Amino acid sequence: MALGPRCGAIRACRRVLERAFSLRKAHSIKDMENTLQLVRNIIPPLSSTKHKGQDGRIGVVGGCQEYTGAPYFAAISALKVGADLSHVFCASAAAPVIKAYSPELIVHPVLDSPNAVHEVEKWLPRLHALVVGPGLGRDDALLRNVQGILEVSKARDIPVVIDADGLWLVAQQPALIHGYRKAVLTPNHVEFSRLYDAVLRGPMDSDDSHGSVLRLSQALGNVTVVQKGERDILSNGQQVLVCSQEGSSRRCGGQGDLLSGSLGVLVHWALLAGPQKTNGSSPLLVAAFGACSLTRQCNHQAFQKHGACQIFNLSINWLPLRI
Ligand SMILES: NC(=O)C1=CN([C@@H]2O[C@H](COP(=O)(O)OP(=O)(O)OC[C@H]3O[C@@H](n4cnc5c(N)ncnc54)[C@H](OP(=O)(O)O)[C@@H]3O)[C@@H](O)[C@H]2O)[C@@H](O)CC1
Ligand SMILES: Nc1ncnc2c1ncn2[C@@H]1O[C@H](COP(=O)(O)OP(=O)(O)OP(=O)(O)O)[C@@H](O)[C@H]1O
Ligand SMILES: [Mg+2]
Repeated sequence: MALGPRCGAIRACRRVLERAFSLRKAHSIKDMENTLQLVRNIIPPLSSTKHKGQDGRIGVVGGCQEYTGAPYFAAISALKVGADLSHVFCASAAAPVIKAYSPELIVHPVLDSPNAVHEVEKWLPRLHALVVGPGLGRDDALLRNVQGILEVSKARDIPVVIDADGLWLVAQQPALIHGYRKAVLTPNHVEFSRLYDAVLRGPMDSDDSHGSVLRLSQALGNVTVVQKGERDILSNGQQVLVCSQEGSSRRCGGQGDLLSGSLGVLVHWALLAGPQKTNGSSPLLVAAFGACSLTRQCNHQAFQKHGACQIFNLSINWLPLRI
C-alpha cells in the first residue's frame, strides 16, 4: 500500500521526463533532439520483476548546521526521478532536520564523526552513485572527511556528481578527481570561474564559453563538466553539448540541487545502459544533458503554474516533479 503513491510519483516523473524530452522549443537544433532521444534510451523500463534498489540507490554527501535544504532537494530529486533509495550522509546537526523533512530519505549523521570515511565507505558497496557537495559548507574538518570519501569512492569505481562546496574542495585540490572518468562536475557561473582559475591558472575567456568548458574538462583529464547558466554547456573534453531548453527567469536558490540530485540517478542509468544505448556518445554526457533538460523543463512548468510567486520560493520549482 505504501508503494502506491511512490510508484505513482515515479510514473508521473517519467511522464515529465518524456514530455521534457519531446519538447522542440528553445534553440532547438537537430543535435539537441538527437541527444534527447539518447536520454530516452537510458531510462530503464518499469517492471514487476525488478526488486527494490535495482533502479538506483543514490547517496548524497552534504548537509551541515547552516544548510539542510540543499541535500534534501538533491536526495528527494533522485527519488522523484526514479531512484529506489536515497541516502543522505550529513553532519550530525543537520540530520534531525533532514529526517523531519521526509521519511523517504535514509539519513546518516556521520560527516563530522572521527570515523566519517569508514562510516560512508561501509555503505558504498550498496550505492550506485554519490552526489557530493550540496549544503556541505566549508568547514575544514568536514572537507577533509569528504576528501577521504572521494578517495574511497574512486577506489571502488563509484560514479560521483560533484556540486556546490564539493567543487570548492576540487578547486583546492584538482588532483582529487583528475582523470576520474566517472566524475561529473556541475558548477554554476561562480564555481566555474573558481575552478577554471585554479586548474588553468588564468581567467576564462568570457566570450568563448564552449572553449572554456572544453579546456577545463581536458585539463581535468576529461572529467565531464556541466557549466550551468542561461544555457547549460556540457563537455567531456571531446564533445561539447548545449542545453538551451526553455527554463524560467526565476533564479531562487536550490535549482542546482535539483539538477545534481537528478543527475545522480541518471548517471547510474546511463552507465548501466552503456554506449550501445547512447549510440556511442559518452553515457555521462547524455545523463548530464537529461538532468539539465529535466531541471529547466521543471523550472518552466513551475513558473507557468505559479508565476513569480515569492512566498513558496523553491517549492514552486519542483512541484512539477510531483504531478
Ligand atoms: N536551501 C539551501 O539549503 C540551499 C543551500 N545552498 C548551499 O549553499 C552553499 C553555498 O552555495 P552558493 O551557490 O550560494 O555558493 P557561494 O560560493 O557562496 O556563492 C554565492 C554567491 O555567488 C554569486 N553568484 C552565484 N551565482 C551567480 C551567477 N550565476 N552569476 C553571478 N554571481 C553569482 C552571488 O554573489 P552576490 O551576487 O551576492 O555578490 C552569490 O551570493 C552550498 O553548500 C549550497 O549547496 C544552495 O544550494 C541554495 C539552497
Ligand atoms: N539565466 C538562466 N536562465 C534559465 N535557466 C537558468 C539560468 N541560470 C541557471 N539556469 C538553470 O537553473 C538550474 C540551476 O542553475 P544555477 O546556476 O541556478 O545553479 P546553482 O547556483 O548551483 O543553484 P543552487 O541555488 O541550487 O546552488 C540549471 O538547470 C540551469 O540550467
Ligand atoms: Mg549550487
